Amino acid sequence: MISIEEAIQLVKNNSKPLIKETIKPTERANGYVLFKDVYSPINMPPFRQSAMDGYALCLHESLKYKLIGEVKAGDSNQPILKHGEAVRIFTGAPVPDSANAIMMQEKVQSNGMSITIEHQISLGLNIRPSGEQVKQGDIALKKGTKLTPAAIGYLISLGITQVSVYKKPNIAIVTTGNELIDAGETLTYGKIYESNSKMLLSALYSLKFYDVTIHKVEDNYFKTVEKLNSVINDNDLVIITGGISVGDYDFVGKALNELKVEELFYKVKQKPGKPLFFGKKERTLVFALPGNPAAALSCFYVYVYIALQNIMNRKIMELPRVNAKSISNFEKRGDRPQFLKAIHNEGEVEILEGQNSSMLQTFAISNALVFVPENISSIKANDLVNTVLLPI
Ligand SMILES: Nc1nc2c(c(=O)[nH]1)N[C@H]1C(S)=C(S)[C@@H](COP(=O)(O)OP(=O)(O)OC[C@H]3O[C@@H](n4cnc5c(N)ncnc54)[C@H](O)[C@@H]3O)O[C@H]1N2
Ligand code: MOO
Repeated sequence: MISIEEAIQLVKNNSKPLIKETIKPTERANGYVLFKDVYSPINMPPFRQSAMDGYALCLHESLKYKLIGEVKAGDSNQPILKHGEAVRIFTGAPVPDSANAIMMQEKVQSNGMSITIEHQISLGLNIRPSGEQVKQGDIALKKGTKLTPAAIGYLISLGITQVSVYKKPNIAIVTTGNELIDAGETLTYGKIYESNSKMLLSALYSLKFYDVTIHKVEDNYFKTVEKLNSVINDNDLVIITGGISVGDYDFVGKALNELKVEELFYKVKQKPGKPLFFGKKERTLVFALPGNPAAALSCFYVYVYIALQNIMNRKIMELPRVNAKSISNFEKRGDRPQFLKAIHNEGEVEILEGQNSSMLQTFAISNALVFVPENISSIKANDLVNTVLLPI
């Protein structure tokens, strides 16, 4: 059995960034990272643009201008102004080449034929030059940029409808167990509703991993080998739950061994999540999480999360941890370091009742995990405790 620190290091060392390109419609690329530099196909703005509702002027020495026309947003007319002439203009409208400044309308008196401006203005005022944001042929965004809603808006404003991005991993979730039935079916004696797959799917979706499939296998050795073989061949990451302990019907470990998945560790000195397996076959990473739902989710946040960050080439791999003041007392039984479901709020943390690894009712209201190291056997109110903040 290895320590939590050793296990985390093994996950960090063995999960590599996925260097695969994929093309995505820009509007669906939020959260992806650019695989290549993106060049702008146009000047942005594409034409000299008015930044104000007002008057476009061909500057001269007097404050008075002759009004010769109008340009609205979307117009394509190009009135030619001589010195001392002005056109009515609106925000976003193309500024005639012969105009060299715009006066906002609040500072202008008009009689319909001519205008008088309040004071002289400088050349270029309130005109957004063509290509001010980016010029045609220049790099609009660099390779490695993580796309955000602002970046999506920017690329679409340049007319870019597709982007080359790093592929996100395709992920298989595999649940094991004869006792599992789908929510919605009638619950019969000895069965339980299968919940781990939907729980992990939700955790993956909230981290913006969408390429996820769900698979089920009964407690049958040959079926387990067959299913795991196919998902390992087809995916970058496989997350199995259940069947990894020592019972006669726990076939996951034996099947992974049969499939020559290299074991990087099996069993971590921690609670929950002792029977945690991590391995790899070629480029595919395999986690076998304990079936107990709270243990599975705790292991997801502490270990699988790191692998996901590393696969996406993100610099910060672990969830943030803070020292928070406990408002609860807690007695640890046994010598395994523990992750405790907790509620963190402004520097204080409440350790919840009901820490059993089969229980989700406390996890359901938690936003943090308090980490209790091996050498600490009790926590008193006001103690500072190491607290993992969950991405929820
Ligand atoms: N003799 C020993 N028995 C056990 C040990 C041990 O060291 N020696 N370790 C215990 C610990 S700790 C854990 S954690 C569990 C892990 O067991 P498995 O990973 O093999 O999980 P299962 O036995 O398949 O299931 C455990 C529990 O979780 C329920 N489950 C499983 N899958 C799902 C699912 N998809 N949705 C909802 N609930 C699920 C399952 O019905 C069981 O109740 O082993 C201990 N035993
Ligand atoms: O490791 Mo198990 O998750 O303690 O119950």
